[in-house]
Amino acid sequence: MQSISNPSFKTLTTTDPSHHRRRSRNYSLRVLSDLRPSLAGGIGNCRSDFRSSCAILSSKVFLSQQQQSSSSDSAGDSSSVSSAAAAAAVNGHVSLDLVPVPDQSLLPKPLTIADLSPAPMHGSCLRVAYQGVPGAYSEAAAGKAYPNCEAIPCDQFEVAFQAVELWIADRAVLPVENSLGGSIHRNYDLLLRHRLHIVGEVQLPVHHCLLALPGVRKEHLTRVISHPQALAQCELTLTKLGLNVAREAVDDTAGAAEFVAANNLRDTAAIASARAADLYGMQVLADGIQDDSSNVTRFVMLAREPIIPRTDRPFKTSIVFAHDREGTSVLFKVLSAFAFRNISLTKIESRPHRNRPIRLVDDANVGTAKHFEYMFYVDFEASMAEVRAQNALSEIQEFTSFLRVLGSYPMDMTPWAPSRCD
Ligand SMILES: O=C(O)C(=O)C[C@]1(C(=O)O)C=C[C@@H](O)C=C1
Repeated sequence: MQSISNPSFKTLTTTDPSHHRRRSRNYSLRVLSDLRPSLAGGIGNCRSDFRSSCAILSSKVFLSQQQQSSSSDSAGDSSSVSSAAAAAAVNGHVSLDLVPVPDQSLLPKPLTIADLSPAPMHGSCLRVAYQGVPGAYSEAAAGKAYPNCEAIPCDQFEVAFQAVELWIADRAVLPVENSLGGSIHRNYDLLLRHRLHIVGEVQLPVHHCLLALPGVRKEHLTRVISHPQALAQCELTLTKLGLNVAREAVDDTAGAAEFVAANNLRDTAAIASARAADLYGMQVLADGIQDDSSNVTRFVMLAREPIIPRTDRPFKTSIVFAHDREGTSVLFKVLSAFAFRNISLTKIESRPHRNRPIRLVDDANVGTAKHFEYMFYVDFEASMAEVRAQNALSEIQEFTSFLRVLGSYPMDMTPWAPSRCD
């Protein structure tokens, strides 16, 4: 897969003056840093409520101020394609097809950092932030999680987090892992950096299509663009289709379709949903091109407040922890705390410890060793309302230097069935 970093794609989708933005309401522009102090205060209160309701973790459940105030890092999810101008030059000719193209000025445009101002007025409809543009799978996940919600597109994952923190949205729905492509690491890092709570999960069958402008045939294609996860999920099938062309990463699948349509790129295909094809006036060249028919992405729903954990239905709990002791025994002890209580783990993920990425270990006889430091994310099948889960975390707290409950929430029990996602 070829992934070219080029901010011009994002510029096209967010600040192109020719795009008439239709927002559900007007937001005044303010510098984001002005908003931070009030935000930190409000969220601190919610967290302490949750801690007391769980009656555990009273002494250690704090993120360092450094983590909270660390600078915004948008590099992780912002790879992009060549600029519109360059693409047009490569493309070099005008479409002769007279196919009616849907009126895209009616679609909501993604929020950007500049749009984040606090507390707009809103009605009773739940506002749900997602990363991408209309037609993205994240939009479908928002609709599955909250039917009839107002889905708010955001141009970065970070913006979706901030939209909830600043009361522009009530929830964010973000992908965390895919059955073929694996974890979406960026969102694990952001879960730690922000103070939102996981309040639910949805699993969405992801059915990819190869989209091109009307009249374009496979033989005309010199590249395929999409979200890196979508490219990874279709890698083998693209090769089987004889598409040994350049593959380039963009911010989201539907954004890829929009980009091809907006720039009339007749040498470029996008991997996206059938709904994206409808929205951006593209034709479906191939349907169901994911390498596995049961391709599923798991999304989590985030809110400012945690939900009260219950025991009358299956719950999952997500935690993150770090330790400052040497050796592998801490991880073993943490896992044992769950195993002894018959609590199943559904996921474990490690990420670099950003504040302390490396630990030096001095040994007078042997020299100085360097160890990488990690944050460990664990999902387990139990509710924080269950005594066994509370006891497991009390025990884990004994040998970890940092422990935070990201959320205790109902499991998505819908069976994984291959289906169309449009
Ligand atoms: O690009 C999109 O449409 C998204 O919603 C993002 C995303 C992802 O981040 O994994 C979501 C589901 C699919 O796995 C592919 C892409």
